[in-house]
Amino acid sequence: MQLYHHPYSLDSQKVRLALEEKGIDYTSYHVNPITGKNMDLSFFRMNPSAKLPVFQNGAHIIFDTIEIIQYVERISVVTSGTDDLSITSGKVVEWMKKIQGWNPKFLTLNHIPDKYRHTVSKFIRRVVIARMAESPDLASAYHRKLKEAYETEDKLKNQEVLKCSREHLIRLLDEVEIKLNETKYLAGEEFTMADVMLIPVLARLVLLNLEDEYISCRPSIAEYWVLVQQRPSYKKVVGKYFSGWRKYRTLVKTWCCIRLRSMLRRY
Ligand SMILES: N[C@@H](CCC(=O)N[C@@H](CS)C(=O)NCC(=O)O)C(=O)O
Repeated sequence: MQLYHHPYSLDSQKVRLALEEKGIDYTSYHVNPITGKNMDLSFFRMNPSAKLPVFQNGAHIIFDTIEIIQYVERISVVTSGTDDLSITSGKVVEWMKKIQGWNPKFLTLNHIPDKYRHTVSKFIRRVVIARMAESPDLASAYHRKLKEAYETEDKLKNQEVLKCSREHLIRLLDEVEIKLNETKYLAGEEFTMADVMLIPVLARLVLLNLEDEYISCRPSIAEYWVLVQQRPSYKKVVGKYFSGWRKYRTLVKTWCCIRLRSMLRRY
Protein backbone atom coordinates (compact mmCIF):
# COMPACT_ATOMS: atom_id res chain seq x y z
CA MET A 1 0.00 0.00 0.00
CA GLN A 2 1.26 3.46 -0.85
CA LEU A 3 0.35 6.83 0.54
CA TYR A 4 1.22 10.02 -1.32
CA HIS A 5 1.04 12.79 1.23
CA HIS A 6 2.84 15.67 2.91
CA PRO A 7 3.15 16.88 6.52
CA TYR A 8 1.84 20.30 5.42
CA SER A 9 -1.40 18.88 4.08
CA LEU A 10 -4.17 18.79 6.65
CA ASP A 11 -6.02 15.99 4.88
CA SER A 12 -2.77 14.01 4.69
CA GLN A 13 -2.40 14.39 8.44
CA LYS A 14 -5.91 12.97 8.94
CA VAL A 15 -5.12 9.88 6.88
CA ARG A 16 -1.69 9.35 8.45
CA LEU A 17 -3.17 9.60 11.94
CA ALA A 18 -5.71 6.93 10.94
CA LEU A 19 -2.95 4.65 9.60
CA GLU A 20 -0.86 5.12 12.75
CA GLU A 21 -3.80 4.60 15.09
CA LYS A 22 -4.75 1.40 13.29
CA GLY A 23 -1.13 0.21 13.03
CA ILE A 24 -1.28 -0.26 9.26
CA ASP A 25 2.00 -0.56 7.36
CA TYR A 26 2.39 1.45 4.16
CA THR A 27 4.99 2.97 1.88
CA SER A 28 5.17 6.69 2.34
CA TYR A 29 5.84 9.15 -0.49
CA HIS A 30 6.26 12.82 0.39
CA VAL A 31 4.79 15.13 -2.27
CA ASN A 32 5.34 18.73 -1.21
CA PRO A 33 2.52 20.90 -2.68
CA ILE A 34 4.36 24.10 -1.74
CA THR A 35 7.35 23.26 -3.91
CA GLY A 36 4.95 22.08 -6.66
CA LYS A 37 5.90 18.39 -6.38
CA ASN A 38 2.23 17.52 -6.81
CA MET A 39 2.52 18.87 -10.37
CA ASP A 40 5.25 16.35 -11.33
CA LEU A 41 4.19 14.25 -14.30
CA SER A 42 4.19 10.86 -12.60
CA PHE A 43 1.94 12.08 -9.78
CA PHE A 44 -0.19 14.37 -11.93
CA ARG A 45 -0.95 11.63 -14.45
CA MET A 46 -2.33 9.46 -11.67
CA ASN A 47 -4.12 12.39 -10.01
CA PRO A 48 -4.90 15.37 -12.27
CA SER A 49 -6.52 17.25 -9.37
CA ALA A 50 -2.99 17.29 -7.84
CA LYS A 51 -4.57 17.17 -4.40
CA LEU A 52 -3.23 15.23 -1.46
CA PRO A 53 -3.47 12.65 -0.03
CA VAL A 54 -3.76 9.73 -2.46
CA PHE A 55 -3.91 6.16 -1.22
CA GLN A 56 -3.06 3.23 -3.46
CA ASN A 57 -3.57 -0.44 -2.85
CA GLY A 58 -2.67 -2.29 -6.05
CA ALA A 59 -5.01 -1.09 -8.77
CA HIS A 60 -7.28 0.54 -6.21
CA ILE A 61 -6.62 4.28 -5.89
CA ILE A 62 -8.58 6.48 -3.48
CA PHE A 63 -8.55 10.29 -3.52
CA ASP A 64 -11.21 11.17 -0.98
CA THR A 65 -10.01 11.62 2.61
CA ILE A 66 -13.03 10.09 4.33
CA GLU A 67 -13.10 7.16 1.88
CA ILE A 68 -9.40 6.50 2.56
CA ILE A 69 -9.97 6.52 6.33
CA GLN A 70 -12.94 4.17 6.04
CA TYR A 71 -10.86 1.87 3.81
CA VAL A 72 -8.07 1.93 6.43
CA GLU A 73 -10.61 0.97 9.08
CA ARG A 74 -11.83 -1.95 6.98
CA ILE A 75 -8.25 -3.16 6.45
CA SER A 76 -7.70 -2.94 10.20
CA VAL A 77 -10.80 -5.04 10.92
CA VAL A 78 -9.77 -7.67 8.36
CA THR A 79 -6.14 -7.88 9.55
CA SER A 80 -6.86 -7.83 13.27
CA GLY A 81 -9.94 -10.04 13.07
CA THR A 82 -11.65 -7.91 15.72
CA ASP A 83 -14.95 -6.14 15.44
CA ASP A 84 -14.43 -2.41 15.29
CA LEU A 85 -17.66 -0.70 16.26
CA SER A 86 -16.57 2.74 15.12
CA ILE A 87 -16.96 1.63 11.49
CA THR A 88 -20.65 1.08 11.89
CA SER A 89 -21.21 4.08 14.14
CA GLY A 90 -23.27 6.66 12.31
CA LYS A 91 -22.26 9.41 14.70
CA VAL A 92 -18.56 8.91 13.91
CA VAL A 93 -19.26 9.29 10.20
CA GLU A 94 -21.48 12.29 10.88
CA TRP A 95 -18.64 14.05 12.74
CA MET A 96 -16.14 13.10 10.07
CA LYS A 97 -18.30 14.71 7.39
CA LYS A 98 -18.95 17.77 9.52
CA ILE A 99 -15.24 18.33 10.10
CA GLN A 100 -14.36 17.66 6.45
CA GLY A 101 -16.97 20.25 5.49
CA TRP A 102 -14.74 23.04 6.75
CA ASN A 103 -12.11 24.00 4.17
CA PRO A 104 -8.93 25.18 5.93
CA LYS A 105 -7.48 26.74 2.76
CA PHE A 106 -8.67 30.34 3.12
CA LEU A 107 -7.94 30.74 6.82
CA THR A 108 -4.48 29.22 6.33
CA LEU A 109 -3.55 31.35 3.33
CA ASN A 110 -4.92 34.46 4.98
CA HIS A 111 -2.54 34.02 7.90
CA ILE A 112 0.55 33.63 5.75
CA PRO A 113 2.31 37.00 5.36
CA ASP A 114 1.72 38.46 1.86
CA LYS A 115 5.41 38.39 0.98
CA TYR A 116 5.65 34.61 1.46
CA ARG A 117 2.27 33.86 -0.02
CA HIS A 118 2.91 35.80 -3.22
CA THR A 119 6.35 34.24 -3.70
CA VAL A 120 4.98 30.72 -3.23
CA SER A 121 1.96 31.30 -5.44
CA LYS A 122 4.13 32.75 -8.25
CA PHE A 123 6.55 29.84 -7.90
CA ILE A 124 3.77 27.25 -8.14
CA ARG A 125 2.29 28.95 -11.21
CA ARG A 126 5.71 28.79 -12.89
CA VAL A 127 6.03 25.10 -11.99
CA VAL A 128 2.61 24.39 -13.53
CA ILE A 129 3.57 26.24 -16.73
CA ALA A 130 6.89 24.35 -16.94
CA ARG A 131 5.16 20.97 -16.49
CA MET A 132 2.50 21.94 -19.03
CA ALA A 133 5.21 22.67 -21.62
CA GLU A 134 6.74 19.23 -20.97
CA SER A 135 3.42 17.41 -21.35
CA PRO A 136 1.03 19.04 -23.80
CA ASP A 137 -1.35 16.05 -23.49
CA LEU A 138 -2.07 17.16 -19.91
CA ALA A 139 -2.40 20.84 -20.83
CA SER A 140 -6.08 21.13 -19.99
CA ALA A 141 -5.63 19.59 -16.53
CA TYR A 142 -2.66 21.87 -15.82
CA HIS A 143 -4.71 24.77 -17.10
CA ARG A 144 -7.39 23.94 -14.54
CA LYS A 145 -4.77 24.16 -11.80
CA LEU A 146 -3.62 27.57 -13.05
CA LYS A 147 -7.20 28.81 -13.11
CA GLU A 148 -7.72 27.45 -9.60
CA ALA A 149 -4.62 29.33 -8.40
CA TYR A 150 -5.90 32.64 -9.82
CA GLU A 151 -9.35 32.04 -8.37
CA THR A 152 -7.85 31.38 -4.94
CA GLU A 153 -5.96 34.68 -5.13
CA ASP A 154 -9.20 36.49 -6.03
CA LYS A 155 -11.12 34.84 -3.21
CA LEU A 156 -8.45 35.86 -0.73
CA LYS A 157 -9.12 39.49 -1.64
CA ASN A 158 -12.79 39.00 -0.83
CA GLN A 159 -13.44 39.63 2.86
CA GLU A 160 -16.80 37.83 2.61
CA VAL A 161 -15.10 34.51 1.72
CA LEU A 162 -12.88 34.81 4.76
CA LYS A 163 -15.74 35.82 7.01
CA CYS A 164 -17.73 32.76 5.89
CA SER A 165 -14.78 30.46 6.50
CA ARG A 166 -14.28 31.89 10.01
CA GLU A 167 -17.98 31.67 10.87
CA HIS A 168 -18.10 28.08 9.63
CA LEU A 169 -15.11 27.21 11.84
CA ILE A 170 -16.65 28.91 14.88
CA ARG A 171 -19.92 27.00 14.41
CA LEU A 172 -18.00 23.75 14.14
CA LEU A 173 -15.83 24.42 17.21
CA ASP A 174 -18.83 25.53 19.27
CA GLU A 175 -20.54 22.25 18.47
CA VAL A 176 -17.36 20.30 19.28
CA GLU A 177 -17.06 22.19 22.59
CA ILE A 178 -20.58 21.18 23.64
CA LYS A 179 -19.85 17.53 22.78
CA LEU A 180 -16.48 17.45 24.53
CA ASN A 181 -18.11 18.90 27.62
CA GLU A 182 -20.16 15.68 27.78
CA THR A 183 -17.70 13.03 26.61
CA LYS A 184 -13.93 12.48 26.64
CA TYR A 185 -13.66 12.12 22.86
CA LEU A 186 -15.74 13.43 20.01
CA ALA A 187 -17.95 10.40 19.46
CA GLY A 188 -18.02 9.14 23.05
CA GLU A 189 -15.59 7.75 25.62
CA GLU A 190 -13.41 6.01 23.01
CA PHE A 191 -10.97 7.58 20.57
CA THR A 192 -12.37 7.18 17.04
CA MET A 193 -11.81 8.30 13.48
CA ALA A 194 -13.85 11.41 14.33
CA ASP A 195 -10.93 12.49 16.57
CA VAL A 196 -8.48 11.66 13.80
CA MET A 197 -10.32 14.23 11.67
CA LEU A 198 -10.41 16.89 14.37
CA ILE A 199 -6.80 16.79 15.62
CA PRO A 200 -5.22 18.24 12.43
CA VAL A 201 -7.73 21.11 12.48
CA LEU A 202 -6.63 22.05 16.01
CA ALA A 203 -2.98 21.59 15.07
CA ARG A 204 -3.47 23.96 12.12
CA LEU A 205 -4.98 26.63 14.37
CA VAL A 206 -1.98 26.34 16.70
CA LEU A 207 0.45 26.50 13.78
CA LEU A 208 -1.20 29.73 12.65
CA ASN A 209 -0.88 31.16 16.19
CA LEU A 210 -4.66 31.12 16.58
CA GLU A 211 -4.71 28.98 19.72
CA ASP A 212 -5.97 31.79 21.99
CA GLU A 213 -8.70 32.83 19.59
CA TYR A 214 -10.13 29.37 18.89
CA ILE A 215 -8.86 26.81 21.43
CA SER A 216 -7.96 28.34 24.82
CA CYS A 217 -11.31 30.14 25.03
CA ARG A 218 -13.13 26.78 24.79
CA PRO A 219 -12.21 24.89 28.01
CA SER A 220 -13.30 21.42 26.89
CA ILE A 221 -11.44 21.68 23.58
CA ALA A 222 -8.39 23.08 25.41
CA GLU A 223 -8.37 20.06 27.75
CA TYR A 224 -8.91 17.67 24.84
CA TRP A 225 -6.06 19.30 22.92
CA VAL A 226 -3.63 18.63 25.80
CA LEU A 227 -4.85 15.01 25.95
CA VAL A 228 -4.58 14.16 22.26
CA GLN A 229 -1.10 15.64 21.91
CA GLN A 230 0.11 12.81 24.17
CA ARG A 231 -0.81 10.18 21.60
CA PRO A 232 2.11 8.53 19.76
CA SER A 233 0.24 8.99 16.46
CA TYR A 234 0.08 12.77 17.01
CA LYS A 235 3.78 12.95 17.86
CA LYS A 236 4.72 11.01 14.73
CA VAL A 237 2.40 12.73 12.26
CA VAL A 238 2.23 16.33 13.50
CA GLY A 239 4.55 16.93 16.49
CA LYS A 240 7.67 15.76 14.68
CA TYR A 241 7.23 18.55 12.11
CA PHE A 242 5.43 21.34 13.95
CA SER A 243 5.90 21.18 17.73
CA GLY A 244 7.76 24.20 19.13
CA TRP A 245 10.97 25.05 17.23
CA ARG A 246 10.43 22.18 14.77
CA LYS A 247 7.93 24.26 12.82
CA TYR A 248 10.67 26.76 11.94
CA ARG A 249 12.93 23.95 10.67
CA THR A 250 10.10 22.55 8.52
CA LEU A 251 9.01 25.92 7.13
CA VAL A 252 12.53 27.32 6.55
CA LYS A 253 13.55 24.18 4.62
CA THR A 254 10.67 24.63 2.16
CA TRP A 255 11.21 28.39 1.93
CA CYS A 256 14.93 27.97 1.09
CA CYS A 257 14.09 25.38 -1.56
CA ILE A 258 11.64 27.78 -3.25
CA ARG A 259 14.04 30.77 -3.09
CA LEU A 260 16.91 28.74 -4.50
CA ARG A 261 14.88 27.24 -7.33
CA SER A 262 13.40 30.66 -8.15
CA MET A 263 16.88 32.19 -8.26
CA LEU A 264 18.16 29.42 -10.54
CA ARG A 265 14.89 29.43 -12.48
CA ARG A 266 14.59 25.67 -11.91
CA TYR A 267 10.91 25.03 -12.12
N1 LIG B 1 -9.56 14.93 -2.10
C1 LIG B 1 -9.48 15.65 -0.86
C2 LIG B 1 -9.10 17.11 -1.04
C3 LIG B 1 -7.77 17.24 -0.49
C4 LIG B 1 -7.18 18.63 -0.53
O1 LIG B 1 -7.85 19.66 -0.69
N2 LIG B 1 -5.84 18.64 -0.39
C5 LIG B 1 -5.05 19.86 -0.33
C6 LIG B 1 -4.12 19.78 0.87
S1 LIG B 1 -4.97 19.42 2.39
C7 LIG B 1 -4.14 19.89 -1.56
O2 LIG B 1 -3.64 18.88 -2.00
N3 LIG B 1 -3.90 21.08 -2.13
C8 LIG B 1 -2.95 21.24 -3.22
C9 LIG B 1 -3.60 21.68 -4.49
O3 LIG B 1 -4.83 21.85 -4.53
O4 LIG B 1 -2.87 21.86 -5.49
C10 LIG B 1 -10.75 15.49 -0.07
O5 LIG B 1 -10.92 14.48 0.53
O6 LIG B 1 -11.56 16.41 0.01
